[in-house]
Parts: sequence; C-alpha cells; structure tokens
Amino acid sequence: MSTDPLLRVDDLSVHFGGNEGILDRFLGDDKGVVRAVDDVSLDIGENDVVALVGESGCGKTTLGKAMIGLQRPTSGTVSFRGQDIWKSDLEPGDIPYKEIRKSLQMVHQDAGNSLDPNRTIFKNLNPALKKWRPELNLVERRELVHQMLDTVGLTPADDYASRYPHQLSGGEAQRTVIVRSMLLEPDLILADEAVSALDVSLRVNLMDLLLELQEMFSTSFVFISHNMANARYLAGRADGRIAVMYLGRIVEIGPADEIIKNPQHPYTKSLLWATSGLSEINDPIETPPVRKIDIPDPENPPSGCRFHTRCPEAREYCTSNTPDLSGMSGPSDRHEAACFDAHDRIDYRNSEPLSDDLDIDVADDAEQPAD
Ligand SMILES: Nc1ncnc2c1ncn2[C@@H]1O[C@H](COP(=O)(O)OP(=O)(O)OP(=O)(O)O)[C@@H](O)[C@H]1O
Repeated sequence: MSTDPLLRVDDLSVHFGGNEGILDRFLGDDKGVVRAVDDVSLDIGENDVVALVGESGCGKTTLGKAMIGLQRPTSGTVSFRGQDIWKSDLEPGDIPYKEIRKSLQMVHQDAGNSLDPNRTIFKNLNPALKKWRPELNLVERRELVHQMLDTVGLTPADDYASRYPHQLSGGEAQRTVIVRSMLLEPDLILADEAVSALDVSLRVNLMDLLLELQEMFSTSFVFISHNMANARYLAGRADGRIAVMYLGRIVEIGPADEIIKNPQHPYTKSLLWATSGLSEINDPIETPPVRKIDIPDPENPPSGCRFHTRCPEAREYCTSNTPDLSGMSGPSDRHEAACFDAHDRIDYRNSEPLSDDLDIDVADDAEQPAD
C-alpha cells in the first residue's frame, strides 16, 4: 500500500510579477516580484484538518490555490497521493487528471457571488454534478442534491432546491456552496475564509457544520483564516493542526492546542496576543510582543528571518540567516517552528540583540473571536 500522504507540498513557491526569468534570478534581479509563497513544504493526510492562519497578504490563499491546482507554482511540487498534480494533465499517471481535479475542491468566502442569480439552487448545483459524476441520471442527481441540502439543514430540501440565490440568507448561501463542493465527494476541501463574512453566531454554526461534514465524509480540510480563534475552534475540534504563515512562509505548525498553549515562534505569540479570548491563555502581557516597524513590503521582504524586523527576540544572526521549519522537542512530535531562539541555536545566542526600541504596534487585523 502507498505511504504517500493525501497531498504533499514540496518546496513550493509562487511568485507574481517582475522580470523573474532564469537570467534575472541568476543575476539576482527580482525587482517587483511578490514572493507570495516561498519554499513551503507541508503534508496533508487523509481525513486531516489544517487551519492556515496569518495576516492579510501573507500568502494563505495563494498557497491554498496552488495546493488544489488553481494556481500554477513558480517552483516546487504538489503531489496528490504521490502524483504531481501539475504534471498530471500532460503526463497521465495512475490517477486520471480529472479524478484529481474532482478530489480537490474549494469553498469561497463570498458564497453569494459564486451562485448564478438567474438559476434555481438545483440548477446551480446540477452542472458540476453532471460534469464530474456522469454516471448519475437526472433523477439520481436531484435525489442527491436533496439529500445533501437536507444534511446541511436546508430543509425542506425541495423548497430550497427551487429557490433562487436572492431568496437565501448569507448563511444559507454559504451552506449551498458547501453542498456544491461536497456533492463531488472530494478528498480535500479548501475553505478560504468560508465563515468570516458571517456574524458570530452563524459563524459558529457553520464551523460546526463543516466539522460534522468532515467527520461524516472523512474529507480532509484546509481552512484559511486570519482569525486565530476560528483556527483554534476548527483545528482543535478535529484534532487537527494550525499552520502559521508570515510573508510567504510557514513559520510554525503543530496541533491546535500546542500552538495555542505553547507557541514557539514570536509571530505566533503576537497573533495570540492580538486575539481576545486567547491572549490571556499564556502569561498575559500588556504591550504587544512586536517591534514598532511597519509590516514589510512583500516585494522586498527582509533578509534572513523575515520576521526579524518585528521580532522582539531578534539578534544580528537573524538578519542574515534563514531559519528552517524544524521539530520542537516537547510533547508533540508534530510541532515545528522556524525560529533560532525557539531552537536555542548557539550562533543565535552568541550574536548581539538588535538594538531597536521595542514599541507598541498592534496587529491591525485582529478580529473578535467566534466563540
Ligand atoms: N494574481 C496576483 N498577482 C499579483 N500579486 C498577487 C496575486 N495574487 C496575490 N498576490 C499578492 O501575493 C501576496 C499574497 O496574497 P494572498 O491573497 O495569497 O494572501 P492572503 O494571506 O490570502 O491574504 P488575504 O487574507 O487578504 O486574502 C499579496 O502581496 C498579494 O497582493
């Protein structure tokens, strides 16, 4: 039996813009290039849940889209059960390309816009089913749609199936979009800020629904969120992991509880500090644990550790050396951080602390938690 994970992301980079040809890269001329995702590696298992968190613009959506085949990487690979998804359309492998595309689905934040306003809900859901599951006839497709509408609480299903999108509330539209993905029996769903447009009580309901569906259908989920509280709720309940992204890189990943109660990367600590409901879990401090330096320009990220310009623990060593994501010694062998301080690296210890003043600069996208 294959030991390949459901999805393996290996050294994946996605860069936008600029003149980054081979010669430019060789000459180091990458002006205007946004390194949205830079050398990210990540495994997603069967029936796995990962919540990807980080500030706006850190590359979550780009990474997610590259993972499910919607954004071509600049370099690196994404393999579905051992098969490179970006080569499968040109060099067919054991798993047909069509099967891979069907297995990797996405639920968008803006459900309303992704439904055709001129079609009933059934007619919105039917085309994908017809395309990806041609073995079903119209009666079977209708039955399946009704079953799934029922499962997500849109009952009576025949009433909802004949409604138009404008006759749905925001939460109902979001459920409909989730049904559209689930109908294809995917192995992995990328849920991109799928709950953030909803108010708090609906948000919790929808997160519970996603978790129920995940368990019911053994589907793996990657949830994208800039809200640590939502990430904790989703990953925590599913025994999943939280992956923290900063400027195109995963800087810390581990079981939800470990990340919340035993964060190792200074950036994770600052995100937790800025999230009400979570900030008091670890020794509460009044001032935010970051330096007063603006969020760096993604076209010109800091050298060395990208967080060093905002990191209160930064030393000279961090300005020219890039920490790898590597395992923490501790209760979980799934906890990894990319930080010289967290790993107590001797070269780091022996170098001078950076001299900038520590000052207050609260992450401005801190949201109210959902629970
Ligand atoms: N098609 C594109 N062309 C050029 N730059 C892009 C493109 N898509 C994303 N970017 C840039 O890549 C970086 C990462 O964007 P991305 O949308 O992946 O971040 P994010 O963490 O998902 O942000 P948000 O939470 O705001 O959605 C940003 O600097 C963004 O402006």
